[in-house]
Amino acid sequence: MKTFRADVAEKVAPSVISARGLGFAVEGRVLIRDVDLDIKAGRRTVIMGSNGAGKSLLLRLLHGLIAPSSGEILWNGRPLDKAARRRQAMVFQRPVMLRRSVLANLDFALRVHGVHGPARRDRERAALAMARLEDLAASPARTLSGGEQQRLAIARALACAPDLLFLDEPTVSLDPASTHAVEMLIGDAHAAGVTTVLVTHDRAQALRLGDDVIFMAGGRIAETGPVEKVLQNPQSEVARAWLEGRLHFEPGASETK
Ligand SMILES: Nc1ncnc2c1ncn2[C@@H]1O[C@H](COP(=O)(O)OP(=O)(O)OP(=O)(O)O)[C@@H](O)[C@H]1O
Repeated sequence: MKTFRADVAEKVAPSVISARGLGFAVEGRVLIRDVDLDIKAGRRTVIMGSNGAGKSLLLRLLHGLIAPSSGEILWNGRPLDKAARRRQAMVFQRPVMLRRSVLANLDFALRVHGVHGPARRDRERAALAMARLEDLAASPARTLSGGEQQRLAIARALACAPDLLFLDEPTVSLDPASTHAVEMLIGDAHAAGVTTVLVTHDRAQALRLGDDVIFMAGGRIAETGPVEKVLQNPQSEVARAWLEGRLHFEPGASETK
């Protein structure tokens, strides 16, 4: 049970990232609409919803990989710009590895982030240790197993010391042991103060790695709230149907303007 003070502190905590009236359309097809959200610094947010609900698109918008058609994204209260994007990192479902060694993948990311000299070596060593990949440092990254690559992708992202880490279904193709290892890394990131935003279809994972949930349907936010509360007692019909494994037709994403 949270104290009154903790509850109030949480409500007034600054938002690291916010969206206001966010929309995204392609060729007249509205894929994201009317999204308002506030993600507080240090919180763990999970995004859930059916296939095609707009979860990945929302992450890509928030990370600045695609430009919104309407609305705005604020980073610490100011419009999201290039400098702000450098304070964020994103890990995808399928790790994106350069055709180089494990160490060279870390080295490249850190160089791009302007980390040089002994500090870069230190961060590379720390990242290898964090991902438990010291013995594979010289191996071509693309020959690593899926679980090893995902550990490397997360350690590489964290080596750049982001304030916020987006993760788009990072364990979807991993076995339980690899999933556990990846979840531990995400937990370490959070313990180090990184705000996390994770897309997952896995209810148990959402409970393990989330404080708050954003439930999406048809390109909109259908429901938000503390993850335990929403998963145990969803208020929206679409979230209830999805969580109960029932089919639910949600108009929205396929509507045209
Ligand atoms: N660049 C694009 N051009 C056109 N349509 C797109 C584009 N990107 C995504 N879409 C469509 O937008 C909708 C939402 O896609 P998105 O990938 O965000 O879904 P999702 O909720 O992440 O689904 P999943 O759980 O299957 O990964 C889908 O109907 C998809 O086909």
